[in-house]
Amino acid sequence: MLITQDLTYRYPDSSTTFRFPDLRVDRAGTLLLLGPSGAGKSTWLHLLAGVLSPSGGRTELDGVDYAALRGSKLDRFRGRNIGLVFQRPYFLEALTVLENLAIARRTAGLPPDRELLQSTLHLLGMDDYADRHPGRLSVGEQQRVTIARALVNRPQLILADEPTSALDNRNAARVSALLRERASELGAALVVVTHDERLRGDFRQVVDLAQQSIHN
Ligand SMILES: Nc1ncnc2c1ncn2[C@@H]1O[C@H](COP(=O)(O)OP(=O)(O)OP(=O)(O)O)[C@@H](O)[C@H]1O
Repeated sequence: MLITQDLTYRYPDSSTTFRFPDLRVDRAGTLLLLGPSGAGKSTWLHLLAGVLSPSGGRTELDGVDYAALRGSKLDRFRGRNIGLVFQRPYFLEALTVLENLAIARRTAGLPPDRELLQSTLHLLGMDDYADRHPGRLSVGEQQRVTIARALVNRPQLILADEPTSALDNRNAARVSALLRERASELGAALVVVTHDERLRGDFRQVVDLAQQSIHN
């Protein structure tokens, strides 16, 4: 379960402090954070991902206040418990799809498990892509590889930043369904931040930043 409490953030040299609404997402729960450009969505996601340290408040996953972790402890916690899907896929281009997935396990300090990698690709309908190079795949295919990589460590929390904005309706619906199905199977909490209104109906909880003022 993901819980945030009194989460605030101020960028260095900025006079603006973001005050984020408290969140609670159960295991297998889904939350959509909607908002226009500049509303603070990426800032929020980076706090939830532990990429930014909050100025105040807590981010707690299954009882661990990971906002309080630092350095290699935080890296390991993140690698094992949080799966990240970014808007623009980034891969190590010299490596194949399967090798890119293997790196995600190694970074988290987990042992190699080729079978798990292959079954993850299978779940995303990507059996034939293991030995391909990500740079030669379509945007939609790359997005599915990104999702596969976010899932390989069987995280408790899946965070996605604008996962569908660059996709046409068909692929956007597919990516949304894949994220929700896989999160549900893992019993993971799923949080998506986006300005993509097409996703509004797909999620159990919706927080719309256009409806509230979070900075002062
Ligand atoms: N490193 C930074 N230093 C200072 N201010 C920043 C920094 N990064 C973002 N901001 C400011 O914080 C506000 C929120 O930015 P953020 O990227 O979180 O918004 P967003 O909702 O994700 O927007 P978009 O959809 O355009 O990515 C913006 O006004 C932005 O200028």
